[in-house]
Amino acid sequence: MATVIDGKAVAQTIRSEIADEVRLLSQKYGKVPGLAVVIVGNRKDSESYVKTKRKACADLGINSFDIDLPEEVSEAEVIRHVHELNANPDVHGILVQLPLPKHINEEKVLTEISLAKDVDGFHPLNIGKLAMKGRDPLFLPCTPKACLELLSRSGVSIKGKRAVVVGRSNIVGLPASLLLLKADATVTIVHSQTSQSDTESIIREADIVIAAAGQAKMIKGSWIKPGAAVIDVGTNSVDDPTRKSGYRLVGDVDFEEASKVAGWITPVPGGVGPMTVTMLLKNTLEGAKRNIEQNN
Ligand SMILES: NC(=O)C1=CN([C@@H]2O[C@H](COP(=O)(O)OP(=O)(O)OC[C@H]3O[C@@H](n4cnc5c(N)ncnc54)[C@H](OP(=O)(O)O)[C@@H]3O)[C@@H](O)[C@H]2O)C=CC1
Ligand SMILES: Nc1nc(=O)c2c([nH]1)NC[C@@H]1CN(c3ccc(C(=O)N[C@@H](CCC(=O)O)C(=O)O)cc3)C=[N+]21
Repeated sequence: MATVIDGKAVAQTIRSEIADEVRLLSQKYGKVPGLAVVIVGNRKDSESYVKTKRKACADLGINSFDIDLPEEVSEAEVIRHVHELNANPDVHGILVQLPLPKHINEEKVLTEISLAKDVDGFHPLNIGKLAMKGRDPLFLPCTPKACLELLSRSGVSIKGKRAVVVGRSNIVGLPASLLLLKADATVTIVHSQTSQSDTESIIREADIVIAAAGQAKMIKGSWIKPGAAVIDVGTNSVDDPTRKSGYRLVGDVDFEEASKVAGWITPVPGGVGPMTVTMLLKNTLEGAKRNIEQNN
């Protein structure tokens, strides 16, 4: 049976370390880190993630700045808010919740975020640096960073291992594969245009699987190499009439099957999700430390 990686517990440990550092910063400089979250429209999932982030900030003594904009807001107006946050000395991190409505060009908005405040690591220049040998972005994207942190805290080494990333999105799959590559894994990426038989056979050979396709339980236990480390990023809501809410969250991996074969596996919920939020808080703390120490 696989070791189940308790993301929630690891996240709690790191959060208490962050809270200590926030206190120190506040004692030494009389300043606390600030995170601004820009949310456009009222997608239910986005609202729920943003609520989680705001609560986590409050728990750790990090200031949060909420910019809630209506669905019809113009691109120029969103950018105006980003500029205002860039100029605000109390804001050390800026997160623009994705996806944005179709009439707004995401890349244009993300490009306007000050590099020093890009705690999501989504600015094209930060992604470019992530892709370059010998260069490092100021901030690593939170979800991929969460995946690697869970591997390292579980004692799973990456160097020389065969890793597969399922999915190639800008926010998870692509940066996760770049991070694994930088950590010296041999990386294969599979996506929606990969044939089913290739997807299965490539996953079967992988020592490390990062699943980020957004397809409930698509990865079967029989595809997992015995002893492999399986990091399940997928957060898919499926109907569940036995729940009060009427739904429950499942990953991209069939947990019941895969946990019988894998060496390590993360659950959904309680795996990558809480760690993603923690990495965001950690990036905000780092941004604040750099900024505050520079100005004192
Ligand atoms: N726990 C966390 O912290 C986070 C969880 N998530 C979750 O992770 C999942 C992925 O998110 P995100 O990257 O934003 O999603 P996207 O929909 O942007 O990307 C999904 C990717 O998976 C690929 N894909 C789709 N179907 C298949 C398939 N059958 N086989 C292989 N690849 C496939 C797509 O290929 P193509 O490029 O060809 O379209 C695409 O690259 C979602 O469930 C999301 O909710 C996301 C962010 C953070
Ligand atoms: N600019 C931007 N940055 C992001 O980091 C970003 C984004 N946009 N858009 C959407 C995705 C999704 N995402 C999640 C964060 C936390 C959980 C999380 O905490 N999940 C809990 C469950 C939460 C619940 O119960 O609803 C868990 O897995 O245990 C999930 C998903 C960040 N994203």
